[in-house]
Order: sequence, then C-alpha cells, then structure tokens
Amino acid sequence: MLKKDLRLTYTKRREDLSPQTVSDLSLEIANLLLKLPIWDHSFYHLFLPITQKKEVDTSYILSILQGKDKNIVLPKMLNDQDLINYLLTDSTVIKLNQWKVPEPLDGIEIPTEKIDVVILPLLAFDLNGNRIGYGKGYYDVLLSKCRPDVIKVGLSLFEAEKKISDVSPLDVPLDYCVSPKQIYKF
Ligand SMILES: Nc1nc2c(c(=O)[nH]1)N(C=O)[C@@H](CNc1ccc(C(=O)N[C@@H](CCC(=O)O)C(=O)O)cc1)CN2
Ligand SMILES: Nc1ncnc2c1ncn2[C@@H]1O[C@H](COP(=O)(O)OP(=O)(O)OP(=O)(O)O)[C@@H](O)[C@H]1O
Repeated sequence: MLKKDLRLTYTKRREDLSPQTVSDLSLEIANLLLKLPIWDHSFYHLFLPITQKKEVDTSYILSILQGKDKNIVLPKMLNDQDLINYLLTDSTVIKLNQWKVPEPLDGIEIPTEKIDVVILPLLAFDLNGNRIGYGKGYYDVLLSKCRPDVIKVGLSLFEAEKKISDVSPLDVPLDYCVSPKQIYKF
C-alpha cells in the first residue's frame, strides 16, 4: 500500500481505540520488549507519546529503563526536521510543545553518535521493517546521523502491513518492531 493511504487507514484505526485499550496494549508491548536482546547497552533514545494521537504509552518502558539504570535520552523538536537529544535527569522539565508532543525544555545534550538503541514511534510498518510516521522525516533524519550499529526498535499498536510500496532510499529500516502480539525481527 502507498504511504498516504496507510497514513489515513492507521490514523482512523487509532482513533477507534479507547484510551484504556491503548494503555492495555502498551503494557503488552512493554512486556514483549523485555524479551529483545537489547538490554546490554548504555544510551536509550525513547519517544514520549502524543496522547491525543493515541500513540503507544511509553511510560511502562520508561520505568523499565529507569529500573535498569540506563541513560535515557529524550528528543526535542528543533525546527521542521531536526531533533536534539537531551539526557533525562531528576531536574528535567517535560512540557507539551505546539504539536502536543511532550518534550524536555532543555538539558544536557547527548551527541547522536552516543545513542545505542532508538525506540521510535510509527503509524504503520511492513514485513520488511520499513516504517512510516507522520511524514515529516524527523526520525529518518535522526537515524541517518546515528552510528551504523544503532539498534532501531519500532513500537506498534497494530500488526505489520505486507508491503509499503513507495519506500524511499532515505527511509531507514527497523531492526525490530514490537506489537502487542509479537516481536518482528528484520
Ligand atoms: N511522540 C512522538 N514524538 C515525536 C514524533 C512522533 O511521531 N511521536 N516524531 C516523529 O517523527 C517527531 C515529531 N513529528 C511530528 C510531526 C507532525 C506533527 C503534527 O502535529 N502535525 C500536524 C500537521 C502539521 C503540519 O502539517 O503543519 C498534524 O498532524 O495535525 C507532530 C509531530 C519527533 N517526536
Ligand atoms: N536523511 C534525510 N535528510 C533529509 N531529508 C530527509 C531524510 N530522510 C527523509 N527526509 C525527507 O523527509 C520527508 C518525510 O519522509 P517520510 O515520508 O519517510 O516521513 P516519515 O518516516 O513518515 O516521518 P517521521 O520520520 O517524521 O516519523 C521526505 O520529504 C523525505 O525526503
């Protein structure tokens, strides 16, 4: 399917979920994430969910990372395509930006090359590990600046599409995607 059609389909599928269902599915995703071979690292980039858009609630994953004493890196939107990474500390203040994305106000900047694992949002993904977001390319740009051995893990409330037909050379494929039902390894 084409990206533009998938964006419409999956935006609608999300709108049809109740907040309780999003929460339940998010807990299942967090439990499955624990089974991935990704826990031997230091710096973990995690997105914070846009609640209105019914994104995966990553608060369970945040607790897991804190319990494992990992360095947690949060993105802040800089301009129309770039993200800056800030270390989460006890003094980090999180505020909603104009797009309703929760993000740190400021903090200690972590160079993108330090990130070992990126846990990223998506609207839909396919069996080849390709993903689509809201079409702005923030994560494609971030991933293009990461180390080649960075581990890319998508989180999805829904299962994989067979094929995104209009993948571009700039799209960086995932290594894993975790849904409430299963782990996809690409
Ligand atoms: N939680 C979360 N954080 C994230 C992302 C994400 O998908 N989820 N992003 C993933 O890349 C980046 C933000 N991307 C975004 C892209 C569009 C809109 C947004 O609200 N767009 C408007 C239309 C704006 C316009 O076209 O001018 C909309 O959809 O209504 C928000 C965030 C970085 N942080
Ligand atoms: N590495 C890059 N450098 C510059 N522009 C890029 C890069 N990667 C992607 N883009 C541009 O970003 C735009 C959006 O790309 P795409 O449709 O793949 O977004 P998306 O993956 O759905 O969004 P997101 O990454 O924000 O979740 C495209 O116009 C694409 O050309």
